Amino acid sequence: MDLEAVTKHSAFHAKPSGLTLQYGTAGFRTTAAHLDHIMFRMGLLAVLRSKHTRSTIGVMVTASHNPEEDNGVKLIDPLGEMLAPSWEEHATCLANAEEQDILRVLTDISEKESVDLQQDAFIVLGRDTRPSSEKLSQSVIDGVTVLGGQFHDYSLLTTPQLHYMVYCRNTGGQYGKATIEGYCQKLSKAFMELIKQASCSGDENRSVKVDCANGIGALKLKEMQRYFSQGLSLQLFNDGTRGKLNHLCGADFVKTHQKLPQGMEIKSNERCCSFDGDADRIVYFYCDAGGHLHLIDGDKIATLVSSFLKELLLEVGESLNIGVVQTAYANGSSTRYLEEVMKVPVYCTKTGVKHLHHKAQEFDIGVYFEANGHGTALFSKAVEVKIKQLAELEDEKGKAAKMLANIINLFNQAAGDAISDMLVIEAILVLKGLTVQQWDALYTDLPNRQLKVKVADRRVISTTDAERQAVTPPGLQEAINDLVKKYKLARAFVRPSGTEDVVRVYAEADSQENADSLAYEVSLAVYQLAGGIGERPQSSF
Ligand SMILES: CC(=O)N[C@H]1[C@@H](OP(=O)(O)O)O[C@H](CO)[C@@H](O)[C@@H]1O
Ligand SMILES: [Mg+2]
Repeated sequence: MDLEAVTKHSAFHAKPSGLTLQYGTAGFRTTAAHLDHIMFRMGLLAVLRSKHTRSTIGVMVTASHNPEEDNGVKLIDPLGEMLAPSWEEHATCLANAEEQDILRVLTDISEKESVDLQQDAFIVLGRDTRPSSEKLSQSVIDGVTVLGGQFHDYSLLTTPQLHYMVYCRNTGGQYGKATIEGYCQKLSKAFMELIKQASCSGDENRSVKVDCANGIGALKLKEMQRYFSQGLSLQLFNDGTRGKLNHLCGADFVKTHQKLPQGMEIKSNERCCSFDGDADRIVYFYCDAGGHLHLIDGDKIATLVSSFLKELLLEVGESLNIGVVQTAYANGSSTRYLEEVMKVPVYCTKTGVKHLHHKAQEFDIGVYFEANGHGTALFSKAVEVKIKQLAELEDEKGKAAKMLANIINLFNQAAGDAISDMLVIEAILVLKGLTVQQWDALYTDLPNRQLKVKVADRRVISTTDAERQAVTPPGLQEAINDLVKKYKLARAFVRPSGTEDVVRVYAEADSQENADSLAYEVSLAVYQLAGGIGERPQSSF
């Protein structure tokens, strides 16, 4: 380590004094103006992580669905997964070190993790379309080079595309080619082969309207469209040429506000979907003849995917175990449907995709989706090998195995990916001859409401049972239990957000009015028992 150079360059990226940030659910995220030092330091840390794992490490500059003025950064581990928890702690330590302590913290991390400093380091970078992203990724590069790391800057990429690149590079190209072309080819080939297998093509002119949240998804879909245009035509909206990123549009907006995105012309019953700002989430929706929005969220995507996979497994005749992983935000109707009708085991983990991803890896086939539309399906290596063998057969079994093999190739195995998920969903709808309305009708969501409450210190709330029960502050869980008892089919929980300085409240009940009212009452309980600040929660949304 050229300590002098590190000190010198670090001074160009000085930390605003008093600012402390934490590596949260999705890395660091805050207003872009406060992130320069974080970027430089994450460049440094990525080099240490790369030396430690002797692998390529990814650094993605994005704040996903958050406002355009924000930004963020996260590190991607060797197999395209989220950074290991012990290194999240190192990231937080390094981010908050005062200027004079930087070298000591770097040395501490290297010693604690026995990093061989002589080892080569290679970093790949990607960024979203935010105005601040280009300059911030230059600061990451500054950190990488000052520690002697080599790098490749992919510049504009969706978050899951960078996860894909990292995975490809660390598996010697076995997973695919680590280029945009490689990504487009791999996914489109699998998609085109899948829809070729459809017995009835159903809707002849297959098209879907995509709300791109004015983000990177628009650029990447435009780039990719020609690869699969014979199988699916896309109409892109909110493509960034006019509107602001994530403003009144995008998957997060549609899901949390349960409203149609602006900037889209929609006729009744047309199949539409929304990506979020970095294209790792997707939700579907349509408007019925009465102008009523029907939201098809991550839970319904997981249901469609897992029922399709279960059917294919039956045809293939393999008894492989399949599991669905959700979080506490999963709609109660979806869990009931999966367990009672589909007879698929369902598991609940803490919020944040790393928890779901990790759990899904325990199964031969693990399907995971957060209700907000982030998810994918994971297939164990053994399953992949077995299915590829069976796909060689020239009978019905072989046909089903071929479908499965293509589905395996179409799903991004490194991270939830809006483009890949969209292609999977479109293929399943063709193969099963389903309309979006029939898909939606699988079960009816329980009405629900999500709210945020501001408190002085959200850490006063601690939870257990995959965040479904509050342990502290005392009395809060009892208060929630009493409120829930007043309503039918009701459920409610609270947890501190990992990405915003708020406490999130979730409630569901037999009617929208009751879900709203329960959410409001729980918000009041949080405000009173967990140190609410500012205006008291309001009963109208
Ligand atoms: C209720 C909700 O949607 N929470 C989101 C949000 O986390 P919070 O910890 O709730 O702020 O951002 C995460 C990162 O994008 C995502 O994984 C998660 O699902
Ligand atoms: Mg995102």
